[in-house]
Amino acid sequence: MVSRNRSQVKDHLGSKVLNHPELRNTKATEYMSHEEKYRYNLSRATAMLKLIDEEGMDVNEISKVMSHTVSGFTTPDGNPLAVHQVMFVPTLMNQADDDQVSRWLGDVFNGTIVGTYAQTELSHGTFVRGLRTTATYDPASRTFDLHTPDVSAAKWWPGGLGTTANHAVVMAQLYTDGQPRGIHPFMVAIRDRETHRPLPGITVGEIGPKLGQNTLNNGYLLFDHVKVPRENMLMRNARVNEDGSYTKPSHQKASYGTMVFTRVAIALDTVDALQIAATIAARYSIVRRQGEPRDDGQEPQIIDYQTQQLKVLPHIAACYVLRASTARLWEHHTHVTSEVRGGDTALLPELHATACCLKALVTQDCSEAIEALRLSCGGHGYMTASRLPALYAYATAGATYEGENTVLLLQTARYLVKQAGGSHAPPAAGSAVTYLSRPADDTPFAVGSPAAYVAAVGRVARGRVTEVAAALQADRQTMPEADAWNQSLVQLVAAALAHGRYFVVREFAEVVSQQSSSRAIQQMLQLLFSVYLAHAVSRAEGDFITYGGLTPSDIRLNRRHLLRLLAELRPHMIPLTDAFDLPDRLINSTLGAWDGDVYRRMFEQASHSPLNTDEVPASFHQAMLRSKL
Ligand SMILES: CCCCCCCCCC/C=C\CCCCC/C=C/C(=O)SCCNC(=O)CCNC(=O)[C@H](O)C(C)(C)COP(=O)(O)OP(=O)(O)OC[C@H]1O[C@@H](n2cnc3c(N)ncnc32)[C@H](O)[C@@H]1OP(=O)(O)O
Ligand SMILES: Cc1cc2nc3c(=O)[nH]c(=O)nc-3n(C[C@H](O)[C@H](O)[C@H](O)COP(=O)(O)OP(=O)(O)OC[C@H]3O[C@@H](n4cnc5c(N)ncnc54)[C@H](O)[C@@H]3O)c2cc1C
Repeated sequence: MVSRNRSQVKDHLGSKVLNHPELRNTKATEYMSHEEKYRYNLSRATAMLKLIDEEGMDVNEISKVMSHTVSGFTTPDGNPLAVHQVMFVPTLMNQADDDQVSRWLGDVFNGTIVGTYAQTELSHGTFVRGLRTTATYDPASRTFDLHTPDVSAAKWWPGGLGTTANHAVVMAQLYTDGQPRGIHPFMVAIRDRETHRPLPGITVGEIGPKLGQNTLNNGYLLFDHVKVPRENMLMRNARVNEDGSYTKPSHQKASYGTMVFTRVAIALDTVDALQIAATIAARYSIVRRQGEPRDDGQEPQIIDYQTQQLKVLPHIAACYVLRASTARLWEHHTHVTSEVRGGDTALLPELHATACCLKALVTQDCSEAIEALRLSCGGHGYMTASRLPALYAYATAGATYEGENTVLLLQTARYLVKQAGGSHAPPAAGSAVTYLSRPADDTPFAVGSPAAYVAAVGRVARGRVTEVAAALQADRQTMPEADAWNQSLVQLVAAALAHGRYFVVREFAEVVSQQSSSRAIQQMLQLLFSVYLAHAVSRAEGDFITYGGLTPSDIRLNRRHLLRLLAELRPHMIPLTDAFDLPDRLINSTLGAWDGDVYRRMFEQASHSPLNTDEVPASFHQAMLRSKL
């Protein structure tokens, strides 16, 4: 495919997806059974995979079509092949050696091998070193014995495992020569390629209903001494030789690479979910009129209430700001991955720290924002057909999977306090943490100056990190490390989030500072940035007084400033959400269609309720008779 700019790629791929013969006709899934939903979503996910294959898409293009998975169009109830696409294939590409890649990839691309990423167990998700599935090497048979010691070590959660995948990358504790070698990835056949029945020694199934994404097809998996050939340990990083001798990886956490990639992908993707929710709420907020009629005789559009502006508009600004930083993280990840493949792991610690805190910040902000946007649609936002509940369920899953957010923020904090204490390798040029070793930016705060806000956000990050680093250091003199760490957990999490916020605003400051061909666009970016900054201060006023150098009077001025900015942004709300370029079929919401014909659509969707088929449903009489009322 020839090189295209971002929006051309989006247009091109968007129309390919929307007009694909196996995708263009959609069905409402609300009243389908669990199995019918699965069949519908799986056939659509398969069509997407075929499309990706036919088009020979690269990773950037795949990321764009995969982003349709959050929409109500492609796989409205969760993509059973998401983990195959986002984790299984990337794990093979990055952790299998060249021989293994050529052995498996043909079958992966022709659809014979469908995989999942099986790491989490019933009793361990966060603490990966604590996983208890074992892979014990036997040099005599040149096989690994894969075993689940008891039910608490059952793999639990992997997406697509339930009934879809026939292979899994299984993360297990490797033993060679009787020695534990840590967690390593193994390619394991779990179902027969022809019959799809579980292979001997394998127990596998689906885990049951969840808050959302019910056709993500999450599963469980147990091994009863399953023999796996030596060649099935993924050997790009660590190796087990035939005689059982073990070669360590070049970086101790090399086998965690897929998690870093997926965190980056989730951060990028969750902003798409926010864009959809913001578009729905914006469109509904101008269609909906309610309240005492004004001078023109009309009831007010709800967006003209100041409170509604506060519920909706900052999240539209956030779509723009978070898109810039997550796109930058994606590019940075591509760069660092190629360095790591070349054997240079110097940039990995900071990539890990940044991916952790951006994944956490974005999923937290987006799920809170989507819930606020849902509430901004009043009762109708509670309807499934508004699509807002599914978007919330999607975003909030991102706060848990691929590393629970608190835990990830603590990883970032660990890196930050080491940087602040000078006990880590000094940051590379262009690092996001150089500010910690420089004097604080003392640009005085001034309402209306984005540069002054950015400096204040930086002072908050710096203040939070240095304060908790000092507290930790002091506690370490008087108590064991684990107790000292635990004593500071809450402040460490706050420090990592403050660092993440600084990263995000610096990235957007750069976007705003770039010359745009259009003055109007530049002014709009400045306005969006001002809204984002003023809102960020209003959400964390205490921090800005404690660390950011703001006075109580600055805080009061900022509150007024924010409300003025919202009024200024309000006339641009619809063009700003139209610019996300989301076709109605992708949004799939009664409240969020482009034409604003909300009430007709709501009635139309109600007509699909099976309880409306007969004037009196048979079930009514049956249930009443049973209860003898
Ligand atoms: C092909 C293209 C596709 C594009 C797609 C784009 C669209 C995307 C659409 C996506 C939509 C939907 C799909 C969703 C699917 C989601 C499915 C979910 C899957 C999962 O959840 S899989 C399971 C994930 N599990 C976790 O994340 C577990 C979290 N825990 C951990 O990661 C670890 O346990 C830990 C990091 C918390 C701790 O590890 P541990 O080994 O104990 O290490 P520590 O002692 O804490 O630290 C030691 C040093 O190691 C450093 N470290 C840790 N991790 C890493 C790492 N990953 N990389 C580099 N370095 C690391 C740490 O910093 C310490 O360093 P120091 O000693 O301080 O120098
Ligand atoms: C929809 C969905 C899809 C998933 N898909 C997959 C998949 O495809 N493959 C896969 O392998 N896994 C998958 N998972 C599992 C997921 O990765 C884990 O659930 C996640 O990593 C969180 O781990 P946990 O469940 O052990 O949470 P826990 O760690 O038990 O979290 C519970 C609480 O304990 C706290 N906590 C835990 N440890 C610490 C600590 N050290 N310090 C402070 N607080 C702590 C957490 O902050 C949290 O508040 C999926 C999960 C979901 C919800």
